Amino acid sequence: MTSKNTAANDATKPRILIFDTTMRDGEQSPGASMTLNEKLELATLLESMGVDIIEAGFPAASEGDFAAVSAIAAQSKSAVICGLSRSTPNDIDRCGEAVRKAARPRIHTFISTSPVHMKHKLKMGPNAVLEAVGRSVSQARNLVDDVEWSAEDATRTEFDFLCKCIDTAIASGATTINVPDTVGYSHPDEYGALIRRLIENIPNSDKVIWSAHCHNDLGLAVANSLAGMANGVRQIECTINGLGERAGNAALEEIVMAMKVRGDTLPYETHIDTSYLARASAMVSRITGFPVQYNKAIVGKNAFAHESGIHQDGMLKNSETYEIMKPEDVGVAKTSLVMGKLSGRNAFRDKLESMGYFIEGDALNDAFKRFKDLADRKKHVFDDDIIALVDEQLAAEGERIAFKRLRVVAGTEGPQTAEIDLVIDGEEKYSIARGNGPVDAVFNAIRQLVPHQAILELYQVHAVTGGTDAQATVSVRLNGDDIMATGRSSDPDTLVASAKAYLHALNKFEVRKAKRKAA
Ligand SMILES: CC(=O)SCCNC(=O)CCNC(=O)[C@H](O)C(C)(C)COP(=O)(O)OP(=O)(O)OC[C@H]1O[C@@H](n2cnc3c(N)ncnc32)[C@H](O)[C@@H]1OP(=O)(O)O
Ligand SMILES: CC(C)C(=O)C(=O)O
Ligand SMILES: [Mg+2]
Repeated sequence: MTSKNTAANDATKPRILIFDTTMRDGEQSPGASMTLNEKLELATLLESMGVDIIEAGFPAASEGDFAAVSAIAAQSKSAVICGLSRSTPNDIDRCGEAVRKAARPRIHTFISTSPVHMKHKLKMGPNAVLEAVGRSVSQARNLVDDVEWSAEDATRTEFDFLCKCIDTAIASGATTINVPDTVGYSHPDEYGALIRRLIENIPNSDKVIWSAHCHNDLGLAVANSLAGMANGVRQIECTINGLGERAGNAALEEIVMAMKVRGDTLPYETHIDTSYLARASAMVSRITGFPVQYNKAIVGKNAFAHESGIHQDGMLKNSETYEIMKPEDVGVAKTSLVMGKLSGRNAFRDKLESMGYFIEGDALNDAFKRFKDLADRKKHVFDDDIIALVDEQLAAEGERIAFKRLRVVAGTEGPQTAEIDLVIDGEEKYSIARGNGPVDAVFNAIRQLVPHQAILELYQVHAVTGGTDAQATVSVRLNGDDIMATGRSSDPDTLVASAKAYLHALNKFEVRKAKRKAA
C-alpha cells in the first residue's frame, strides 16, 4: 500500500482503525442486499484500500450470510474479518464458525442497554441484560481472541448502567468496546462528552479499544464520530457512501478525508489509501443499485465540478481557490469545469482551447454570446454542442444569405406554413410558403426568396447529444447544373437547424455558380 494517499503518514499521530460495516449495517438498508460474489468483490477492494476491520455480515441471519462471511474470512489476508451476533449462544457459535478461517477473526456481539429497548424489545430487566453481557462475551472469547462488544442504543442508556455493562464486558474478555448512537440521536458535544466520561469512569478503560458507531438520522454521524475521536475513540465504524439502516451510517470517505485534509486540527493517522475512495463508492453504488447523490461529499458527481463563471475563473487561476483537496487524492481523474448558463468567458475560452479552437476578440465574443443563448435554452451543454456551435459560426462567416428569423405552423391542423426572414446581400427579405410538411414549407419559403435550380438530394437529422432538449444537427446536399454543395447546422429546434443547413449549402452553391459564370 502506498503511504502518499493515506489519511496521514505521521507515525507519531494516534492511529485510527477503520472498521467498515458496508456489508453488515450497510446491507440492512432496505433493498441493498448483496450476493456472495458481490460481497467477495467488495471485500477484496476494501482490503486493498487498507480497511482494518471488515464486518462481513450477520452469520446467524441466513445460510447465505453465513456462506458470505465464511468465504470472505477464507480469502482474507491482512484485514480483521468480523461477523455480528446477538447475545444468544447459537448466534455466537454461528459467528465463530463463520469467521474461523480468517487470518484475524473477530466476533462482534451486542445487546441493547437503553430502558426503551430493554423494556419493549428485549422484554428483559437490567440484571438479565447484564448477565447476558457477561455470558455472551465469555462464550465469544472462548472461540476467538478478538471480541467486540456493543451496547446497542448506548446514547439513550442510563450512564451508570452503561458503565456496569461495559465493565462486565471488559471483565469477560472484550477487546473492543463500541458505543453506538444507534438511532442517530446524539450531537457532537454530547457524544464526545459521553466517550470521555466513560473512559474516565471505567477502571480498565485503557485495556480496550474504544469504538464509535454513529447513525445519520440527524445528519450528524460523521460529526459525532469525529467528536468521539477527539475524546478517545480509536476505531470508527463506517460505511462506503454512508450506506446503512434508515439514514445510514457515518460515511467512510468523509471520515478519512476529514482527517487527511484537516490534519492540523484532526491529528490522527489511518492506513486507508484514499485513491481507492471513488472506486469503492462506484462499486457499492453498482452492487446495491443505490445512486450516489450528486452533491455527496468526496464521491458525488459534483464534488469536483464547477459551473459558475467566477468559480471557474478562480479554478483556472489556482485550484486552491475553490477546492480543498485534489481530485486524484480520492481517485477522481480530474476537476471538471462544466459549461452552462452561469459559465464565464475565461472558462469558455479554456474549453475551446482544450478542443483545439483558438479564437479571440469579436469571434470569441460572438461565440460566447451564442453559447449563452444556447445554455439558456438547454439544460446540459456538452462539448459536442460547443463544437457544433463554433463550427457553424466559422462556416457562416462570409455568407451572402443569412438566416434571421423563422416561424412555422406544424401539426395536424395545418396547413404547414413557414414564414422566414433572411438577410440577402445586406437587405432583409420576408416570405411565406406552404409545404408538404413543415420542413418542405421552410425550404419552399427559402426558394421563393432565392430562386435556384438545385434539387435537394439529401436531408438528414441526428441529435448531437442525448435528451429531448438535444441539439439537432441537420445535413443537406443540393445538386444542380453539375454543382454539388453540402450544408450542415445545429440547433435545439430541428426546423431552425434545417433552414440554416439549407442556407449553408445554398450559399456554397451560389458562390460556386457565380465562380463558374465568371470563369
Ligand atoms: C442495531 C442493529 O443493527 S441490530 C442488527 C440488526 N440485524 C439483523 O436483524 C440481522 C438480520 N436478522 C435476522 O435475520 C433475524 O432477525 C434473526 C435471525 C437475527 C432473528 O430472527 P428470529 O429468531 O426470527 O427473531 P426476530 O427477528 O423475529 O426477533 C428478534 C428477537 O431477537 C431478540 N433480540 C434482539 N437483539 C438481541 C440481542 N442483542 N441479544 C439477544 N436477543 C436479541 C429480540 O428481543 C427478539 O426476541 P423474541 O423473538 O424473543 O421476541
Ligand atoms: C449492532 C450495533 C453495532 C449497531 O449497528 C447499532 O447499534 O447501530
Ligand atoms: Mg448500526
